[in-house]
Amino acid sequence: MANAALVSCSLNLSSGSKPSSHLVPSASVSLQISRSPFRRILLKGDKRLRKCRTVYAMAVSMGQEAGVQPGSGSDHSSNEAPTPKKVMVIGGDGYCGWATSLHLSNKNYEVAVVDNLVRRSFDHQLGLDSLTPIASIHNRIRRWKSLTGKDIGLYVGDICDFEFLSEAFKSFEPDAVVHFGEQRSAPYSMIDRSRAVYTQYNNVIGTLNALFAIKEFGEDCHLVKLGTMGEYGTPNIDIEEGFITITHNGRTDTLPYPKQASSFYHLSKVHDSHNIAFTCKAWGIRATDLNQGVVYGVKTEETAMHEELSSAYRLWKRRPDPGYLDIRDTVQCIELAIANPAERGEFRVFNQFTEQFSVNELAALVTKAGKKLGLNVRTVYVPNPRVEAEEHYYNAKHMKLAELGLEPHLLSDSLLDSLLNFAVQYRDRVDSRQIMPSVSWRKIGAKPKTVPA
Ligand SMILES: O=c1ccn([C@@H]2O[C@H](COP(=O)(O)OP(=O)(O)O[C@H]3O[C@H](CS(=O)(=O)O)[C@@H](O)[C@H](O)[C@H]3O)[C@@H](O)[C@H]2O)c(=O)[nH]1
Repeated sequence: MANAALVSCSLNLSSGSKPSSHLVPSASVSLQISRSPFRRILLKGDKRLRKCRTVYAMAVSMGQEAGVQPGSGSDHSSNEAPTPKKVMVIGGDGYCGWATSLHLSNKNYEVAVVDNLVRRSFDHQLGLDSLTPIASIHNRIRRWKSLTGKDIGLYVGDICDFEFLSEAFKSFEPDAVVHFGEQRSAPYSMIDRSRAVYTQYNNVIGTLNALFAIKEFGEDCHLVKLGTMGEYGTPNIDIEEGFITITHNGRTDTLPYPKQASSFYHLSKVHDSHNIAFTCKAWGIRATDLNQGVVYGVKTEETAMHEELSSAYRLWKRRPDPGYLDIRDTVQCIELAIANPAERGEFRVFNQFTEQFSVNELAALVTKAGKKLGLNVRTVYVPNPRVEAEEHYYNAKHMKLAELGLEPHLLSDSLLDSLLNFAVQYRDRVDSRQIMPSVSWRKIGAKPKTVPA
């Protein structure tokens, strides 16, 4: 089997607190869709999923009175998008979502977080924690209000529960919805059948519900959906931004770029993209699919304001697609997409990354930076648990966000130093058992996998 390079140093840097394996999937699988084939699968095979399901739909108002006035509303007869003012951030308690919520609030958008907090529940179930301490969502929002005077709304609930999502939509009336709220770990989706089913059910149904909510309650609302560069796979030709023009047997057409995803998680995003593209065509939905690269970094202008506003820590996670970006660019890209909405019926695709690195290049960079800080750093080679070509061509276009004005923060020595310094600061919180890959793409089976304490 091919080998992949990983960097480890005396601190055993972890890529965060992702549920890399084990235990009960989550507490959020909704069984309310009575005729769904997914329901049949769950009822037949997944008693544990049924048992642990808790749909907790609780809308918490945290001082909306001081917020910006609602957006100008929707002119349904026009193709012109209303100036977006109110943004719903689904998955707004997560790594990218929290930083984005703060950034948009700072830019005077009225923001509401929608999240079922399942990411925190994964961590509790698996005995994991973030390297950097993370405050509760309630404390985060209160701290933001006390520092800036700005309100962020909060709706705690599961978007697979359409009733919950409808109520959140009707009460907040968003002009734009940013959707981060998915199970986003490829290794997690490859542990066993139940995790694969959970990932695809949860992600596909959640996105479908968001599309139906827009159609029913705010048809001018712009969907900004987080996809991943992993949807494209690693073709032996240049990767375009969503579409490719092909001449075949003398005829020419511009078609969706082929998708060759390499995990059940990445495939869930491909299915989402197809559903979104179809509803843009059929219902006139406005949508932007952001195929994001690997995000790294801890600090944005806003999260750096107080330790209770801190994001999770992420150096890098291993992925076959070598596009990377700083968390400060993630929040900038989302803002650019919202401020320049898609037309009615338009399905836009932006490739959201700023630099490309191979794993070996990253290993060399981290090794060099660690040595500079006096750390004992080694590069070790471990078997690659994924099924992928070790050497392959990769050249992906990423112009559209730059054209809208993205000013990238590129990886520099000083940024690497600061990331490593974070790890040094929180060295006592490092759980070295979580570093090595523990899920094999080839060994996934139907038998549920459990994990010792
Ligand atoms: O059904 C769900 C699943 C998740 N969540 C919430 O969504 C948030 C996801 O946050 P995260 O920290 O697990 O994920 P994050 O790293 O922010 O990943 C985000 O950014 C990814 C791009 S990338 O960084 O992996 O390239 C996207 O693919 C993911 O969909 C998107 O959640 C969490 O608060 C979680 O509780 C829900 O509300 N409902």
